[in-house]
Amino acid sequence: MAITEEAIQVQSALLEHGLETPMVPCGLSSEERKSKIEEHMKAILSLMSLDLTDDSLADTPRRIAKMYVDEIFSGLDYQNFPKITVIDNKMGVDEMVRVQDISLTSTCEHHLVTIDGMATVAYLPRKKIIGLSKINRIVRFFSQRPQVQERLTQQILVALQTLLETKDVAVKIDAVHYCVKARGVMDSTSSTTTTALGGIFKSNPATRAEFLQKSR
Ligand SMILES: Nc1nc2c(ncn2[C@@H]2O[C@H](COP(=O)(O)OP(=O)(O)OP(=O)(O)O)[C@@H](O)[C@H]2O)c(=O)[nH]1
Ligand SMILES: [Zn+2]
Repeated sequence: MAITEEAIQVQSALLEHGLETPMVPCGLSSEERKSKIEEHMKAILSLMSLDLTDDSLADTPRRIAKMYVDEIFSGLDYQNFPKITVIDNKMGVDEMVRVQDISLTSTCEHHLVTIDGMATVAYLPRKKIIGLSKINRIVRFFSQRPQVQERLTQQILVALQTLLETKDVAVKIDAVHYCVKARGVMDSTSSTTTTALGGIFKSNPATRAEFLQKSR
């Protein structure tokens, strides 16, 4: 599977901004990676005294390997970057486009447990307009990586700025971290909000306020 031109542009922009997820390519195919991860998961689960001959547990190492490579960490591979539909803004739309309550599930890179949240994304159309579902898909792509919420927020911002050829993009994420809720400090009520504001969303208080205000 080839990496699209859009994915290459987004990756270069993230590297340029120092916002790329720290990665060292391992040079293996996804099937090779799954086989190796499966073997390592067997060792980990055995070290936790689990009986991998039990019929319920027997396939768990393979399931985890598939889940990591094909699902929850699939966003580490730019071959999985969504197909993007961007069109020229021929109709001259110049008011804010804002998508709220985008459901987001990611994984905390410190403990590899769930981050459960919602994103709101907005932009002011300039030269380009993007297919709405592509905004959700970009949120999902970067969520499917081990993350810290701040970096996830910034990666979505820079990806959209690059694809839309404008700085006028804003991203907000509200999320519950299971590393805070289900272990460690065990706080079951707190949530974290992060915002990344570009262009006019940063410089103009009215635009910022319009973005941050929740509708409905
Ligand atoms: N800034 C930021 N911190 C995060 C995020 N997710 C988890 N963390 C924090 O990363 C920190 C890791 O701290 P450590 O002291 O190394 O880990 P720990 O001993 O397990 O910490 P506790 O969670 O306090 O038990 C913790 O404070 C986490 O709450 C995130 O998205 N952004
Ligand atoms: Zn954590």
